[in-house]
Order: sequence, then structure tokens, then C-alpha cells
Amino acid sequence: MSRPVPLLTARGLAKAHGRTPALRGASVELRPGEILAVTGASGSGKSTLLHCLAGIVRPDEGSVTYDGRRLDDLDEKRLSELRRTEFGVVFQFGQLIPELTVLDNAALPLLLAGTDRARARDLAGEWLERFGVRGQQDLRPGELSGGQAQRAALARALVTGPKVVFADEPTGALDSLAGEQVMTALVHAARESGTAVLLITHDDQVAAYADREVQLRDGSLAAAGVTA
Ligand SMILES: Nc1ncnc2c1ncn2[C@@H]1O[C@H](COP(=O)(O)OP(=O)(O)OP(=O)(O)O)[C@@H](O)[C@H]1O
Repeated sequence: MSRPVPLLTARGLAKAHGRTPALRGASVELRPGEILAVTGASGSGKSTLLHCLAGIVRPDEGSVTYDGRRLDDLDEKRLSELRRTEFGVVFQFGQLIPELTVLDNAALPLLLAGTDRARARDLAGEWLERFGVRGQQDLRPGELSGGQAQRAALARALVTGPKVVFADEPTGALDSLAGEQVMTALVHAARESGTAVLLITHDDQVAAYADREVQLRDGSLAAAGVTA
């Protein structure tokens, strides 16, 4: 069987923060529907890699190609449209908007994309249901547990039907049970919707949920073998 064409490809990425090199020639491929864990020690460049792949930060050198399009060829407007429609992002601390209810947080990406309010709220409610937090939809994020907040953040990341979810230490602030619930929910939803996941983690138990693992060392990547 031939290998599927990668959805996202990075070649020779280099990025420095001031005089601190974070990436030095990192190359990686993410296939459609694949769950890929990027591991590595603290400071090895994992978050910087995610930011470059998600088009949040432009690398100093190298290229990122998403579905045949070079991200560095896109102007800010196109790039932000691509991020809004094709990508979802989850961070270590869900970064829900504290003033909005959980439902409005989950509906926000759709509202920003111009979906009408009733439809956006319906879809957001369905995703919250899928992640087991519909009962909390009228609460503010500050009233949720850490695990509930992360599951609401996952609903927000998936509500637009992205092709790729970028998850930066999504369980980093959780105890192990809540972390397992978040990972199980993420993997299940990704499999069901065919969404690829780029998962940044320093936790081997979390990496074990992935199909494949690559390790960042000195700003470049090496395969760490198949984990599942
Ligand atoms: N905004 C910044 N300004 C200056 N240096 C930075 C900045 N962001 C990252 N760095 C440095 O770049 C290197 C890579 O950081 P990065 O956050 O990508 O690593 P990481 O593997 O995600 O680390 P961690 O696991 O601790 O979050 C580190 O040396 C870090 O100190």
C-alpha cells in the first residue's frame, strides 16, 4: 500500500527567539487523520515547532506546506482564514474567555466565521455533549474544573470541523485521571471526524495515545518509533 500524502509537511525549520535558537533544521510530516506526538525535554523547541506548523509564527528558515499550500506564500489575511477554517488549537490552560459562558466559548470560532448565532450555538452544544460538558454550558469557565475546561476547549477547537488540531500540552495542568479523560475524548473525537492531531507533550503516558511519536532534540526531530 502506498503511503498517504502528508497533510502538513515541515522542512528544515529554523527559528530563534532573539539569540536563543529554538529550532535548527526540524522536519516533520503529519498525515491525514494521524495522531502524532512530539516529545522532547523542556526547552527543546516543542511549542515553537507547533507555532510554526500552525502558522502562528513564521520560521526564520525552512518551509511549512499544508495541503499543497506553502504557508509562507500566504499573506496574513489568508493565513488567518486558513487557521480559522482548517486548524484548531488547544493550549495547556484552555484559554477560554472568562466573561463568556462555556457554550458561547465553544460557539465562538463559528461566530467569527460568520455562522448565524442559533446554528453556532446548536453545533457548539453538540460538541460540548460529545465531550461530556454540556451540563456546564451555561457556566463561566472559572466555575469549571481543569478537566472540564480542557474538554470545553477541545469542543471549541473541533467545532469548525478542522483538518488538524494542534494541542500543546493539553493535559499539562491536569491530574492523571482528568488527563486520561481529556486524551480519551480527544482521540475518540479525532478518529470519528478524521481530524489529524499534532500533540505536544513531555509525558510518555500521553504520547502513548498517539499513532507515532517524534522527539525533538537540539531543535531537530528524530523518530521515536510507533507507540500504538
Ligand atoms: N518568546 C520567547 N523569547 C525568548 N526565548 C524564547 C521564547 N519562546 C521560547 N524561547 C526559548 O526557545 C527555546 C525553545 O522553547 P519552546 O517553548 O519552544 O520549548 P518547549 O520544548 O516547548 O519547552 P517546554 O516544554 O518547557 O514548554 C527555549 O530555550 C526557550 O527558552
